[in-house]
Amino acid sequence: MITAEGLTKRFGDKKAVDDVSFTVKPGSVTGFLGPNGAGKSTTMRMIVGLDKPTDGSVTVNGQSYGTMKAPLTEVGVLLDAKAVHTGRSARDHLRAMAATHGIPNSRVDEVIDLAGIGSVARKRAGKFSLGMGQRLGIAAALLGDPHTLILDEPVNGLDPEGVLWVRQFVRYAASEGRTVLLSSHLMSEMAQTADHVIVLGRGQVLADAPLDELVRSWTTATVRVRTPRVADLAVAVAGPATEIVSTGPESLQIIGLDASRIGDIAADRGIPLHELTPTTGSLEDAYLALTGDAVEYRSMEVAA
Ligand SMILES: Nc1ncnc2c1ncn2[C@@H]1O[C@H](COP(=O)(O)OP(=O)(O)OP(=O)(O)O)[C@@H](O)[C@H]1O
Repeated sequence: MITAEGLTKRFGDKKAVDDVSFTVKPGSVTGFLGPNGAGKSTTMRMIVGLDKPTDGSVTVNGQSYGTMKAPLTEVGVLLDAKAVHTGRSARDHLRAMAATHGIPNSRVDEVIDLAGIGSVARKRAGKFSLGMGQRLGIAAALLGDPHTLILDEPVNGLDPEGVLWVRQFVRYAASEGRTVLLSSHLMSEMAQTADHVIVLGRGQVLADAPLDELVRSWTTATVRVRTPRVADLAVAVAGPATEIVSTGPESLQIIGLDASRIGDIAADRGIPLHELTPTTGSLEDAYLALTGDAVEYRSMEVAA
């Protein structure tokens, strides 16, 4: 369990993290989301003692990272995959880390295989591609078989096989009862990986909820209907709480009525339906709606 209470970090005038409180529970994958500069990395750095909070506190299983006797066996961290001693081979880098904790070399070989870097383990880490560096960073995080994993953008630069591996790995780790906090800007990936999400914006918590609840709260459920009698159906379902959008000569999007009710109304009037599909919004839709006002670095719109 990771517990942040009133966690605050100021860099000069800038409050990068502003009175943030949350708990990250074991047994599930918690996604950490937010626009560029929202404070995710700074929060993660404070969890593992790389940045000192200006105010507040953060603990992992009740202990602050700095007081842990063997941190590698408690918390696996991937923060900056490029922060590797470039002259050493990947294997030597991991062996050097392992030696600080009395972790046997056999475990080094295990994590090398787990992360899929066996064929390059004797190469200098400085020559690694972004994706290979990322895999090495993940191997390092797993070295001490920790109960808690903190992974900042772990799929950044990974090929599709690597992305799938990370997803399956963190899901498995959570199923074993581990605590997993994971940041990513890839919403489709996050939607498949996380059970719970914490969204930061301008250093503050904008949402802290189960993923499906967040999507339900921040998107609109609609029903896509196809019928040769669109006009009749539109009249039949019309009401003060119903919004009807024509999406084609034989299709409608209906908001405000669920699919079974629309089906019943159509059946009552003998209107044939060729399609009746409830659609919910995506995590990306929910995220964009939620963070709309908290985006600092907004790109220019591309003309359609
Ligand atoms: N060492 C530092 N000195 C000064 N400002 C910093 C420092 N580290 C972070 N910041 C600032 O703190 C804010 C939060 O940055 P942070 O890297 O935590 O955001 P983030 O949510 O991880 O962003 P991204 O998605 O771009 O990685 C930003 O405005 C950043 O410029």
